[in-house]
Formats: sequence, structure tokens, C-alpha cells
Amino acid sequence: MDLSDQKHFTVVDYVIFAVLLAASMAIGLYYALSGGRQRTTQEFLMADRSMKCLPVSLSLIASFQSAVAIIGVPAEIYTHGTQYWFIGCAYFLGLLIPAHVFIPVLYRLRISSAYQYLEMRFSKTVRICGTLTFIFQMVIYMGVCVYTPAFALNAVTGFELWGTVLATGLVCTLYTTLGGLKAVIWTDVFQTVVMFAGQLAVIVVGVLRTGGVSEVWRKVWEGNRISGLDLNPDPTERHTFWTLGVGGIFLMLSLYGVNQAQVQRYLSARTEKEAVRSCYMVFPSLQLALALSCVMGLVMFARYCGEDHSDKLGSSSRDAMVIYFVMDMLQGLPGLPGLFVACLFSAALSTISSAFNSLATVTMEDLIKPHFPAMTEARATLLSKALAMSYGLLCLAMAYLTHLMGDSVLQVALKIFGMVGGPILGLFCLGMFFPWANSIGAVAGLGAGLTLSFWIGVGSIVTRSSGTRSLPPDCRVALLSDNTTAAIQTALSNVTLRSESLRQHTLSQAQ
Ligand SMILES: CC(C)(CO)[C@@H](O)C(=O)NCCC(=O)O
Ligand code: NA
Repeated sequence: MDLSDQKHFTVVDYVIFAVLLAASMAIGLYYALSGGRQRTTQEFLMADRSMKCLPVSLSLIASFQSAVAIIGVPAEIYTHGTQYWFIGCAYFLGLLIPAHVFIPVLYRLRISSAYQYLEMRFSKTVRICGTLTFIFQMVIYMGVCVYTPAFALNAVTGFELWGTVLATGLVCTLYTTLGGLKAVIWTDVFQTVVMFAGQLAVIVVGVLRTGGVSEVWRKVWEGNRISGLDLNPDPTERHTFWTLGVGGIFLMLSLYGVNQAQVQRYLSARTEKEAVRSCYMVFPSLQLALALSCVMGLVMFARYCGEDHSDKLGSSSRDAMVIYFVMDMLQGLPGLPGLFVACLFSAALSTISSAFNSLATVTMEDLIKPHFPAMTEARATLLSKALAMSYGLLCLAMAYLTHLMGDSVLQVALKIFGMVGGPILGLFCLGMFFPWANSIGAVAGLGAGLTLSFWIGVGSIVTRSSGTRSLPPDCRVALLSDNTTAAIQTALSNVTLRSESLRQHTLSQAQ
């Protein structure tokens, strides 16, 4: 099997992908032309504070569930077993604490940006430091989010890389700029449904093609992929119950407690009760999202039994292998490959739209408005739209930067969350739980936190010591036809040819 046999899309697939983009655009247009027609910042940035809990909760999941999770989690499970699934334990406290600590504080202040809290509690300086840190975090993250699905698809199917990046970036910029937060939230709802549908399709077809549930179970069991509770207290150990179930709580708090993208959604709810309820409703959907991506990794394992060509190719190739698996499964079923592509891009669009809108909000509320108190509402709204659009265009530049890196996408995203989100969470906690803390202490703490986390994070990137030890599979060759192996090899060697950074990584590993 060579590249001429590579996975192709039928017309139906392209139509489904186009429908996703068109429907998202249509929702943007609808909210540009209905309601208050996006003439106030209250509507454009806060959705008139009129949202109900169901759309808010689906939108909350969508914000930080991107193609990174759709591709990265199965790749993680495939390579390292189900230990990562224990992060689901962190969802209990990771959502209860935001619902009963952070939401009440932030909602009752009637603010628009979470960083306004920091000025009320500490000072202007602390607020600006918080805002700038957030901008830094989201700008890097959105680059990863828009690049990931385009790269993985391109590697396996030859889907035009930069054309896809441009199309998603521009469509998202347009509907975000036109329809404001209402459009962002309602596209999130639609895109979350598409996301679940796509993952479910892969799993159902994958299980059927691999010989049924019991056969999948037998293979992952024999292949040593079901991980028990790992209680090793060593923090440098790759994924244990402590790092996932306990460390994950802090990850969840930084995302669901104090991240502006989420805080803005809580604030857009029409009552505090709806905001709390939406946070509760995130729990089952987030568990479902986690389960779907973990099961997908297991089905993939049952199919290929840990065949691992990525040692030669660098870690990202496992991400590409997930796409390869999906295309392998769904081939010959018209529309399903397209549904999965739509699933990937739904996940990406719903994340970058949240990023554009929240970045426009903090830039407007924290950096611009305080200096121009007399600015008219019309002007402020126009400026907010210009900001949303500018961040959309910046996202494309960041995608190019991501292109130059070469780590597993899940690790990159989690590192950004930890390195930048952690110190911001610390800042808010200092304000809320330590009444004697002052502004100087807050800035010093944020600075020290960022320095320490960058030392650790950048250090681990530079030395590449993120412990990429993979589990030895037991059922290696027996289940693979030579054809499949050859096809994977072709697909994966294709990946190296296309990616400069991967090739460099390969060289550095070989030395
Ligand atoms: C945010 C969590 C940890 C919640 O499970 C998960 O969705 C995740 O690992 N996301 C990775 C980042 C992303 O999907 O963009
Ligand atoms: Na998303």
C-alpha cells in the first residue's frame, strides 16, 4: 500500500465539513442581526447576562476541549495505558470548588473581567499583571489549538495544511466578530454535539471492525493497557494518581475557577443559580468527553496492538497515528470521515472562538477602558469587535509558531495550563483566602510563581525529559496484517518528511 492508496475523502465528507463552517457562520450572522444587534459591549462581550444554564454548561466544556484532547488523549492512552483516565477524579473537587467558591465571589461583584477582582482586592498593577499573564497564556494556546487538527489531518490525508488553518481561523474570526458572545456560546453548543457524535462514530465502527467489545477488551488487557491505581508519591513519575487526581484539581481550578474564558460564561448566566447549575452540568459531560477519548485510544490499541513506529519519528507522530486510525476505520463509509473531520474542527473552533472573545474582553475592560473613561458605548463596541478580529489574525501567526515546535500536543497544552495558569490561580487564591496579603506580596508571588514554573516547564521542554516511557505491548505482530503495517509506516514516514521540527528531533534523538 503506498501513498496513492492514502485515505481520501468523498464529496459527502467535504459537504459535511462545509456544513459545519456554514452553520457556524449562520449562527454568527443570526446574532449579528437579532436581539440588540451587537451594539453594546454588554451584549457583545457578556451576552446581555441573559444566558440559561444548558448552553452555558456546554460552552464551558467546549472552551478547553479542543482537537488537542480529541487527538492527544487517545494517543496518550495508546502509548501509556489508561492511567490518564484518573484525571476524571479531579473533576469532582475541580468543579465543586469553582461552583461554591469562585462563582459566588466573582458573580456578585457584577464585573466583566475576572481581573477587575484583582484591582478591587489588591491594586491596578496586580490587575494588569494578571491580565497580561492571561493574554500570554491564551495567545500561545490558541496557536496550538488551530494548528493541531490541520497538522494531523495533513499528515495522514494530505488535507491542505495552511489552507485549513486559514479557513478555520478566518471563519472563526468572522462569526466571533459578528455575533459576539451569544454566537460564541451557541456555536459551542452545536459544535459540542458534533464533537461527541464524531468520537462516538469512530468508537462504534472501530469496535465493530475489531471484533466486538469483548475482543477489544481482551486485546487491551493482554496488551497491558489497563492501568491500576498508581500511588507512587514520586512527583517526577509520569502520571500517577497524585499528579492526575490531585494535581488535576489545580488544573481544573485554574481553568474552571479563574480563567477569563470560563468566568465570562458564568457571568453571562442570568442568575448566580444558573451559573452554579451550569458548572454542575459540566461534570457529566466532561466525564463523557474523557471516557470517549480514552475508549478511542483503547480501540485503537486493540486494532494496532501498540505497534510503535514513533521512536524513529518523534512524539507527535502518535498524534498523526490517531488520525490514521480514524481514517482506517471509517474508510468506505461515506460521510463518516467527514463527520470526524467536523468533530476535530468543532473542537478547535469552539476553543479559539472562546479565546478570541475572552481576549477581546480583557484587553477592552482591563487595558483600554480604564484609560478612556469617557468612551462612548458605540465606540467601545466597535473597538471590541476590532480586538476580536485582531486576535483572530494573531492566532494565525501563532499557528505558524506552533508549527516550529515538535512536542506531543497534549503535553504542550497541559504545560501552558500549568506554567501560566498555575501562578494566576495562586494569585486569585491569595486574594480570596489570605486577607492579610497585600499588593506587593501579590506581584512578588506572581513573579516568583511564573519564574519557578517556567524554570521547570521550559527546562523539561529543553531537556525533553518528560518521561516518555511507553508500556511494552505484548501482542505486537500477531494481529497486524503486513499491509496495515506498511501503510502505517508509509503514513508516518510521510509525517517526518513534512515536518522540519520532527526531523530535527529525530536527528537529535539519534545522536
Ligand atoms: C481540560 C481537561 C484537562 C479536562 O479534562 C481536558 O479537556 C484536556 O486535557 N484538554 C487538553 C487541552 C485541549 O483539549 O485543548
Ligand atoms: Na473546543
